[in-house]
Amino acid sequence: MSDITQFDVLLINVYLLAIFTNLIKTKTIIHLYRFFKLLVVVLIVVAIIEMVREQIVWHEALIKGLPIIPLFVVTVQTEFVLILKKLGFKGGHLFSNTIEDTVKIELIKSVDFLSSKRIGALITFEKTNSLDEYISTAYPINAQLNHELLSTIFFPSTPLHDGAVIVRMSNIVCAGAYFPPTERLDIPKTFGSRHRAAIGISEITDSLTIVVSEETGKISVAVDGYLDHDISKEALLLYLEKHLQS
Ligand SMILES: Nc1ncnc2c1ncn2[C@@H]1O[C@H](COP(=O)(O)OP(=O)(O)OP(=O)(O)O)[C@@H](O)[C@H]1O
Repeated sequence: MSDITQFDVLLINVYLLAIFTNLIKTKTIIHLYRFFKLLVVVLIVVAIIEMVREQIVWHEALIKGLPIIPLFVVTVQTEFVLILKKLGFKGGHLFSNTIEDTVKIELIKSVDFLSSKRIGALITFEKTNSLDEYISTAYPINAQLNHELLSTIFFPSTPLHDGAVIVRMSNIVCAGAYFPPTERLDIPKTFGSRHRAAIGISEITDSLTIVVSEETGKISVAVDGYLDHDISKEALLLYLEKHLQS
C-alpha cells in the first residue's frame, strides 16, 4: 500500500476517468461501472466501520484510505458527467433533440402509413448521447424529415430499407444503421432482431426508437431499455412530446 505514490494515484484516476466517461456507451463498461460503484460504497462503509472501531482520527484515515481516493473521485466525477448529460449538457452547451411540431406530424403520418401497409421500420432519435459511431457506417442522407422521404426509405426491396434511420434534431441523418441488439433473455421470442436492436440501442444510449413491425404493423417505442409494444398514434405523440422537445 505504502508503495503507491501520488503520481500512481493520479494515473489510475485519469485512466479510470477516461474509461468511464468515454466508453460508458458499451455494455461491458456499464456493467463494470455498476460493479465499480458498488465496490466504492462497500469500501467506504468498511472504512467508516474501521474508523469507528479503531478510533482512528480523520487524517490517519485519510492516509490509510489513500488507495481508494481515486475510486471515490472517479465515481463522483462519472456520476457528475452522467447527471450533466441527463440535463442535456453536452460539449459546453445545452443540447437536446429539438424537433419541430410540423416534423412530428410528418413523422406520425409516415409511421401510420408504414403501419397500415405493414412495412417494417426502425427510426431512432438521437438525444444527448452521440450516435456518431452508428451513423459513420450507415448511408448518409442529411435531409429534413418528411412523410414521403421517411416512408420511401423503408419501402421493401430498396437499397436503404434495411436497418435503422437516425434522426438528429429534425433531420434524417442516415439510413441503414445497425445497432447492437439487446442481450436480454427475457424478451418474448415473438420479438425478432428489429425489436431487439431497438431495445439494444435504448439500453446503451438515451435515444428514443420507434419500431414498426413488418409482420403485424404494430408500433412500438423503445426508450431506457424498455419496449412499449403496440401503442396508438396518440401514445406515440405523447412519447415524442415527452422525450423530444419542440
Ligand atoms: N441490429 C440491427 N440494427 C438495425 N436493424 C436491424 C438489426 N437487426 C435487424 N434489423 C432490421 O430488422 C429486419 C429483420 O427484422 P426481423 O423480422 O428479424 O425482426 P422483428 O423484430 O421480428 O420485426 P418484424 O415484426 O418487423 O418482423 C432486418 O431486415 C433489418 O432491416
